[in-house]
Amino acid sequence: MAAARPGLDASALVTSQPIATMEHLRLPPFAPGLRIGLFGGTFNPAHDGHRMASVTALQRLQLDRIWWLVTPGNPLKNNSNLPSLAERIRFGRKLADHARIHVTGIEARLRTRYTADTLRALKRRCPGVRFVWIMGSDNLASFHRWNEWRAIARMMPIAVVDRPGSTHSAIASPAANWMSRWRIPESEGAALARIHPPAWVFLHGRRSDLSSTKLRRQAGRD
Ligand SMILES: Nc1ncnc2c1ncn2[C@@H]1O[C@H](COP(=O)(O)OP(=O)(O)OP(=O)(O)O)[C@@H](O)[C@H]1O
Ligand SMILES: O=C(O)c1ccc[n+]([C@@H]2O[C@H](COP(=O)([O-])O)[C@@H](O)[C@H]2O)c1
Repeated sequence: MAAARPGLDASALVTSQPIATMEHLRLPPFAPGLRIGLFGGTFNPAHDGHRMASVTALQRLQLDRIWWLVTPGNPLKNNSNLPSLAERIRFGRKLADHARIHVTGIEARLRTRYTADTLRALKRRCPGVRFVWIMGSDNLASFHRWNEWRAIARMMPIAVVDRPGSTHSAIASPAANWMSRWRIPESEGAALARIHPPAWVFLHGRRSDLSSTKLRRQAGRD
């Protein structure tokens, strides 16, 4: 795990402002070289699979922290029955309960929906920060359907966390194929945040077969 760096706790801004009043995203200057993982998701609801994937990424990539970017609504999903952003963030914070995992509504503040727009805006606002985009392997399998997915791969390094049920479809996917020449070995994951993109790694670790779909079904919500 990377050493904690003093004076860098921007988490108050990132995590605790009331969602309704967040007109603009004001981020304080971060120390150059700070390593932040960006883990986007619907989190409807957050579950232990999200936490496990985050801890794997924190440790293996030696990140200083991870921001969960709770989306106002995945542009490829039907969002008609989505609980409010505030509710999903509130539950996410309870679930994550980890000093280095910051559960945020940054995309609502930036007024971005598409990941490429979010990443562009964050890079502009946080020069010097070494961001890494993190996603489960199911998302790599369908990454080629995302808006500007090649631009995302060129914008920041990517870590894919293995998830039951999608290991093979992810590796055989059009995006994995296109990105294959930039894949780095898992043993070099700690260097990923420093590598000029495109660069990506496939992380295998403890796996959870939890999903929000399963939890919604159990709760009779789907
Ligand atoms: N069990 C898991 N292991 C690894 N990654 C996961 C796991 N569950 C979710 N993720 C990843 O977390 C991110 C956010 O996922 P999301 O909030 O959509 O959860 P989900 O369980 O996939 O939801 P749903 O079942 O509604 O599709 C995605 O990158 C997804 O791949
Ligand atoms: O930008 C896109 O085209 C795009 C398409 C699908 C998903 N995403 C992002 O992928 C992340 C995971 O989404 P989800 O719904 O699987 O949790 C979340 O941050 C979404 O905004 C982004």
